[in-house]
Amino acid sequence: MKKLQVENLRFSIDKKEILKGISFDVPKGSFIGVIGPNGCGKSTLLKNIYRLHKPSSGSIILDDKELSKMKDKECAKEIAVLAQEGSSQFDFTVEQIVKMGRYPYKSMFEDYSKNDLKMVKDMLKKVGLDDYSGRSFSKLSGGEKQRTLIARALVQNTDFLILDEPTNHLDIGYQIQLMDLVKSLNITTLSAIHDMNIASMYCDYIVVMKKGQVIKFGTVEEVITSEMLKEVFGVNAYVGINPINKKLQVSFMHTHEHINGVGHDHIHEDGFSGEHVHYHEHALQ
Ligand SMILES: Nc1ncnc2c1ncn2[C@@H]1O[C@H](COP(=O)(O)OP(=O)(O)OP(=O)(O)O)[C@@H](O)[C@H]1O
Repeated sequence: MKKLQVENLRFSIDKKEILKGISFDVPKGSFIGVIGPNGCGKSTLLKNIYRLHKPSSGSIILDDKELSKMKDKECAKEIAVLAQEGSSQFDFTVEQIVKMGRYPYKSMFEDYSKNDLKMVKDMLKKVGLDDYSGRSFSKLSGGEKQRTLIARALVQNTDFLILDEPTNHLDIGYQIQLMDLVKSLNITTLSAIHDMNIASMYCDYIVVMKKGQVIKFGTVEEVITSEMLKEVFGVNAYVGINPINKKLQVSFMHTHEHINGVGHDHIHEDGFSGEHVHYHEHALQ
């Protein structure tokens, strides 16, 4: 069953077309990663889906409803967003920020219920910020801010989650903790991800973007290949399997790698594998 359908989505700013006819489906309950080089349009795609931008053409359908026709509050009950951090003129405490996630469920002037406050408290604990509720958001570290914002998105209690580089600023321990937490909720998730190993561990499907277009869509195994990493990011990589969890793992290499130290047994950027001599002394070291 489809949770989200993006069909021929186009989006331009100042006459420059940034999204050039994007189409893909998000199956219900799946975790979809969006990968691609800087500036390829990942955030712009997500912003069109969470309605910060209005598509120039095409359609975005959530649960058989045209997204553009939904009211703001109705939409906030359906989609929670962890955006890339923007600056705010106002300062709030951590608890105030997380409580904002409950706003779609409140009518005007209605105060937060005991249940709202318990959800906020429990979520702060889950993201390791239980002692931070009274702290000023603006004075937190990048990682603490990111954990506050994911807590706000999660108390919104939606069936669909959009994450724009969720592991930004997080140390590896919190990266795994945040991704485990999101994954454990089993809600449909669409996430821009830079780290290929994180994408491999958590994604059911991956959308690969390049220059405003989707150039590949498929499972981790179908998509994360050394050919794709070369074509899309211009890097050499070894793609193997972690023997313990059987997940695909990526390890990057210089453009010119020597397998056995020096001499002729090494990898070339262009795939050349014949014997030859290095005249450049530096290349032999
Ligand atoms: N408000 C804007 N005005 C003008 N150009 C914009 C605007 N927002 C994005 N762009 C341009 O659109 C392109 C796509 O940007 P976007 O932020 O979507 O890329 P991204 O894939 O998320 O990149 P990154 O990996 O660096 O976060 C870039 O060339 C960017 O400069």
